[in-house]
Amino acid sequence: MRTGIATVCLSGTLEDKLAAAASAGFDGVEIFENDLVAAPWSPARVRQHCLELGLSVDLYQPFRNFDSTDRETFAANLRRAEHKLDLMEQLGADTILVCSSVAPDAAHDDDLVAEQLHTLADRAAERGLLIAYEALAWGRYVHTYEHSWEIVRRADHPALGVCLDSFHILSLGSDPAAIRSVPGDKLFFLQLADAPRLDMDVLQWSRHHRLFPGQGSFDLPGFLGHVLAAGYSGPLSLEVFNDVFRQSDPERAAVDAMRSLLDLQERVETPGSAAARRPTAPPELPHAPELTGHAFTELAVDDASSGPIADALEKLGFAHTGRHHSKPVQLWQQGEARVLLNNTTDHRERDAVDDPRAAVTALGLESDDPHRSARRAEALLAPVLPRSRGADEAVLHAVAAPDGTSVFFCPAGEHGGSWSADFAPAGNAAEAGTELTGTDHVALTQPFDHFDEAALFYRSVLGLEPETTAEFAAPFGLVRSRAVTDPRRDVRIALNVAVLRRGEEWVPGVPAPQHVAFATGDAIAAARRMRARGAPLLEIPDNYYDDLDARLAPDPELLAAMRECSVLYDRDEHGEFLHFYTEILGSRIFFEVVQRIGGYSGYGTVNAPVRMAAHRRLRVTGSARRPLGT
Ligand SMILES: O=C(O)c1ccc(O)c(O)c1
Ligand SMILES: [Mg+2]
Repeated sequence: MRTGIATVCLSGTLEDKLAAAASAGFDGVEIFENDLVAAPWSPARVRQHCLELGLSVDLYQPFRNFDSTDRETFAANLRRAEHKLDLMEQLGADTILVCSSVAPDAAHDDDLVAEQLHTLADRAAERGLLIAYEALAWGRYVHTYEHSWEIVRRADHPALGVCLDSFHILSLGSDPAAIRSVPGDKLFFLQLADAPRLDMDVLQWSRHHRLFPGQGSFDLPGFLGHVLAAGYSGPLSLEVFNDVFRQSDPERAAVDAMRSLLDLQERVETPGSAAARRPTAPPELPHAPELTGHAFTELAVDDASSGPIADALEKLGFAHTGRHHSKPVQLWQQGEARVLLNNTTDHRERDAVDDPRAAVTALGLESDDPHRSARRAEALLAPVLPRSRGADEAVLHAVAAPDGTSVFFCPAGEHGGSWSADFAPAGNAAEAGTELTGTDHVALTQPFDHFDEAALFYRSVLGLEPETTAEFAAPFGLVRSRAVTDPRRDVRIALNVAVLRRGEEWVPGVPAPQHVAFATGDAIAAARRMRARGAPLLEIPDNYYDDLDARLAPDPELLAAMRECSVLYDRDEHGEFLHFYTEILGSRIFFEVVQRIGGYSGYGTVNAPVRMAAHRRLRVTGSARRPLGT
């Protein structure tokens, strides 16, 4: 289907927005009036420019507060509208969006609104133009799509139809199934937007928090299924008012937007007909292979951090089992948990740094079909990464996630798959401990501007499902957290972001902190053994255990053991969670060890503020210069 994007979704001037929309591959745009008014180009010049960029002008919008109980006001509104119709002829836009009135003088009688829109439709028809009438969720008299359709039905004019906007419909909880009863040729335009579920004023929700499809909580595949079943054949056009996107790089936001439409077309559901489940899927989009586990996590280290991190891994029971054939990369392993320490990155060359630096730079994920994973990523506009490698080394497909982390698609298989053949044996695998069985999750703090983009990236490119978003008050501000996982929960990635500021960047371009969580079958035993080996485990204050006792009343013996070992605890309706942390290593990285009992599906988020305060306390005692933020 044709794709479109409203200029209001993107940051910058009209010129920036059009260039970004075209380069992301959109077929058309909705031109927002304010963008045109502020542009130095005449409408005819804008039309010409769009033509050169290969963009059609699918909609001119919005025209506000058209109908009126006051005859004189109505006459003035009609005159104002005619000016815009004239402008549209120059702009090459054939449809104008008229939204339901929010003014105190709005008509409050279906027949009067219908009559006034009929008059406008006559004027539009004289010019060969169309009017798409949209119910704003906060309209004074008309705020549901059912009501806008009733008025359009009464007006009964061939140049008048409805504009459906998924936000207005789904935010109010209207039943989208009834869209099927609107004749397809009366659906003049479709605006798509997702949003998080927020309990707030609907106008504020709409103007600040809309998201691209797949980033929020609305059922857009179901919604679009109804619209297509009704016979809508116009463009799928995005209209997303979002404070973050409005200030982000427009080229990048446009790619994110296009990815959301490719993903939506793949997911669209046409209920009642299994065969027609994906009528609009772009044929070139290979479906997402299953991901079956974390093959490895790669950390970039420098000369100052590699020692302490290797030492910590050893005390956690990892053995140094491999040395890369051609690069200064070490493989450390325990059970199915694998960590690569890569000392080739150039950030150590940057200006003299006292702090030892380390960062998660790559996730190795096991894919059923790494080639297809890479082709899908490419089709979804993910940046495919070149990989410099020696002659006999495994070909690994990799793409860049929005925070710059490389995601490698590794063949599933014994001993971590073919990539491990790039490593010559080193040390002695038999020296590894037996406490850790694998990697449970990797937690990455995201750049502020790219949190929602990241959720959609992992969802669409990797086929992971985002879980519900949680927010918690951390010692140094509000943190938002959302995990993505596969249906079997073999791969888990936790995305965090500091909501009200941009966070600290200790390695340029990478916000802190990040951590890798390893799985164990017995957290208490693991903590005891690791502590005995001298692992730098994080101390948790007594107050935490007193509160835990009051809240959840764990078995007293278990509580005493957790208190002794600084193991934290959580419980959900499926099971229990025991976990503990290391101190921060190399200024921004730490490790976690987790034990899931039963079907506990969370991440112990309730304990995160306690962990953060403990890390911060160590920073203060360790070095007074270090920045706030963890
Ligand atoms: O917030 C608004 O004013 C506004 C304008 C035009 C739209 O299509 C819309 O959905 C909202
Ligand atoms: Mg709209």
